[in-house]
Amino acid sequence: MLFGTEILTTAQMRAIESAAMVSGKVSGLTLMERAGAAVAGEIRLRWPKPGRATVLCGPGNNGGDGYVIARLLAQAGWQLHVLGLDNAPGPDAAEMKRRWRRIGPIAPLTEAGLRQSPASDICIDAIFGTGLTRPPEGQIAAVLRQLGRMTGDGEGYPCLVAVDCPSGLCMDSGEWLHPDHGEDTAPVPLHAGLTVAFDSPKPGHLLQWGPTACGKLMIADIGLRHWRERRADTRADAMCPPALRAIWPEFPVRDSRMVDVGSCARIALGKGISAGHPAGHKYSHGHALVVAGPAGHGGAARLAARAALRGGAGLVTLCPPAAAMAEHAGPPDALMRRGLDNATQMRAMLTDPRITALCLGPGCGVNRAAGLLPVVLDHAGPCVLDADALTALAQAPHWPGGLSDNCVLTPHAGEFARLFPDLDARLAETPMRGPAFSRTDALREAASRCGAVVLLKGPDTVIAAPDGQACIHSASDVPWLATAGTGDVLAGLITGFLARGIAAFEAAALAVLLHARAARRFGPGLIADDLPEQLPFLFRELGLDEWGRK
Ligand SMILES: NC(=O)C1=CN([C@@H]2O[C@H](COP(=O)(O)OP(=O)(O)OC[C@H]3O[C@@H](n4cnc5c(N)ncnc54)[C@H](OP(=O)(O)O)[C@@H]3O)[C@@H](O)[C@H]2O)[C@@H](O)CC1
Ligand SMILES: Nc1ncnc2c1ncn2[C@@H]1O[C@H](COP(=O)(O)OP(=O)(O)O)[C@@H](O)[C@H]1O
Ligand SMILES: [K+]
Repeated sequence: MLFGTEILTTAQMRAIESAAMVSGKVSGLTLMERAGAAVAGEIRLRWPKPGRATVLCGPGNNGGDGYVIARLLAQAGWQLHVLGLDNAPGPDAAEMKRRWRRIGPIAPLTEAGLRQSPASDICIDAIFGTGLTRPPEGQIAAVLRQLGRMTGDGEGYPCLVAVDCPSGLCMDSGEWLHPDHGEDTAPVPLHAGLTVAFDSPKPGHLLQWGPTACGKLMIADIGLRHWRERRADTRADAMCPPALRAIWPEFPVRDSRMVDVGSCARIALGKGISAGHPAGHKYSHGHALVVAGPAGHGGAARLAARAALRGGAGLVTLCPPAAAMAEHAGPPDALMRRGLDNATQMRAMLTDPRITALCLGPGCGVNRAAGLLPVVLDHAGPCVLDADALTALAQAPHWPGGLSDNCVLTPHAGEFARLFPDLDARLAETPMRGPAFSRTDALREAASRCGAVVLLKGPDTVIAAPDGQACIHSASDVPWLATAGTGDVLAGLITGFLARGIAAFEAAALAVLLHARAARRFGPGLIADDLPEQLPFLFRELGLDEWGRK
């Protein structure tokens, strides 16, 4: 898989951390010192003038990091107010707590203690990190609810800085863990301004509530790279499912893991059928068919077709029913049109070997999609099934069989629920313990069941392949992407890339990346029609004008 930075589950993170410590080359105390120093460093970068900080230290190693941060900020001239628990933490956290005690006092970490804390410029949440497996309870749960109230409406702390993650969030799923009793004990979501996570992002930073809870996410290198990469060499290890990756266009990582998206995309596009083809012509860039629906519903398919063209397919043919052809007379003139009334005609059309990808669903109508679907599946060529084709697929007798791994399904949440009602029901359950069932778990299971690449749309788009590869793309910074027709553009863009010969999983990942980038570049006010028009600029920005040349 080409795109993105590796995401680690909390179990993988723990395994890497303990492999590092078992090696004897680095101690837990050193890792904790580095973790605390990374957070203190990020704080001092943003607030160069020493201010006042409240530090909330929990019962485990996350709390240990909090004591390190308090010590380092105090040494830099900050005024500290530290709240902690009267428990016996592990040896490293206990040592960091002792070191802090030589500098300053620890007030009890209680709801009242938090409410009565002196005013400060930032509050540092070091209560729970990746070790949280059960919902916060009792006094700590009350503290977190109070913290949520103080940070949720902007009237409490000016800025909450989360250490590794906002406390109470399940880092494998991005869900807030709930105790199983009553409304008044339900968690109040935290809204950090800054989260400094260690070594690698975790799924929970990017899924569900993660992005809004984390605010700006920084990934700090704490010297575990050697053990992480060594583990990557021995993928047979049962603890390592195929890599989960994050695709992020503008991710603010200040370490060596920053992935050059441009070169990733160039490699993917270079793998297309145009690559190294000295006498390349339009057919060597692929020919995509986009099926359109009945008169009055043509816009969605036209959006998809335009995106396939802008994505670089050599030819794109729009196929409405013959009676609806007149509706498609307008631009773009580059688009070819051909009437398509029934499955027999489609079967004949697909005997042309120059057709290299197909898009079925946008604006198609469920009946028409259901009629054409068996031909598309028999053909077994690269295809995107979207919108009405997904509704038809969910009702098909062979479902979830009959698909191949060059097929991409692009459901939104509602379509996903129709296709995989049991997985949707599991996602909807109130998460009571970690690791909670996540969107990546659901997508991996979905892709493995149906044998196709599945892409679940949303502010956190998750893509999974039948072999277990998965990636997350977080677009929570471009909410204006949620506007009518943008999904059709995405389906068309994937189709264009498939037509060019890019493998399904990479085509989907590349399209999701460029789709969000296009929205980000255009800004608020975007309508779906604007998205394909951004692509030429994006290709140039990413150095993709060299595409097809290795
Ligand atoms: N990964 C890395 O490389 C490095 C990681 N480091 C840091 O360590 C952090 C992980 O530390 P950690 O495993 O100790 O778990 P942490 O998240 O602190 O706390 C969760 C624990 O609290 C406990 N608990 C107690 N009372 C509870 C209650 N009322 N409600 C709920 N739970 C309660 C509970 O224990 P339980 O009683 O369930 O056994 C649970 O296990 C990590 O995020 C990072 O900050 C760095 O220092 C070094 C490098
Ligand atoms: N809150 C959001 N923030 C960013 N992107 C979003 C958000 N909600 C949806 N999206 C994206 O917008 C697109 C909407 O697609 P879809 O639901 O199929 O709409 P349509 O059918 O109108 O085209 C998807 O690419 C999805 O990932
Ligand atoms: K935390």
